[in-house]
Amino acid sequence: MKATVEDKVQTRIPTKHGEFILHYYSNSLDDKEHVAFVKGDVAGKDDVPVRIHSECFTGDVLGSRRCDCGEQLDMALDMINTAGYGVLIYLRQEGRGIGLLKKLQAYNLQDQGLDTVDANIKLGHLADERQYDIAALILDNLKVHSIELITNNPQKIDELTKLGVQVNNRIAIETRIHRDNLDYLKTKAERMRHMLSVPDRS
Ligand SMILES: Nc1nc2c(ncn2[C@@H]2O[C@H](COP(=O)(O)OP(=O)(O)OP(=O)(O)O)[C@@H](O)[C@H]2O)c(=O)[nH]1
Ligand SMILES: [Zn+2]
Repeated sequence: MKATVEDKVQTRIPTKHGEFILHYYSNSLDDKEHVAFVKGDVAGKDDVPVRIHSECFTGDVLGSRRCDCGEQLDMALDMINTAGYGVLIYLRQEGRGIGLLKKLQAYNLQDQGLDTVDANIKLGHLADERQYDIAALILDNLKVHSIELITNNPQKIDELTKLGVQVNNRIAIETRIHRDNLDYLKTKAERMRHMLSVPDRS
């Protein structure tokens, strides 16, 4: 059966990054609360700036410096606000799809010396278990014609393209590098092919 999403409610949210319309989606694939944060008129438009952000409770809400998620969320909303139109899809796939409990266990393994990829594998998971079907369906529901994807992750572009999303361009989203995220970003560049310029650890 073909997967579906349904736009259940739309509401106006003024933020420090400007005003957006929040769309709440239900879907036929899982019971998570996926949402889209939409700026301006995107229906029928080409080259719409789009950020597909995966939930990171520690980074997005607590301001953790172990990862770049919180800062990327702020930067993406600023970029979309400045462009005057665009979409941020917030997918509830915490911890690259392994969930919060496993991500926190992975952090403890990282503190014992494993990197972000090997910690996931040690816990019996893939390095990245995310899926983008729901994001593709949401973009289709919003009638977005083609996008410029705000990401450093080439795999995200490949997966969306396979799902029929027309990605015309990539917009880089590089955050500040500091002591707490250097190894993490380095591993993303070296082992997950993220397009990041990270200095050597030395
Ligand atoms: N399993 C695991 N998940 C993590 C870790 N650090 C961040 N995450 C999760 O990773 C997801 C964000 O993915 P990232 O790899 O940071 O970035 P991305 O979305 O692939 O790429 P960008 O579009 O460039 O940001 C969120 O769901 C975070 O909760 C970690 O060390 N282990
Ligand atoms: Zn994070």
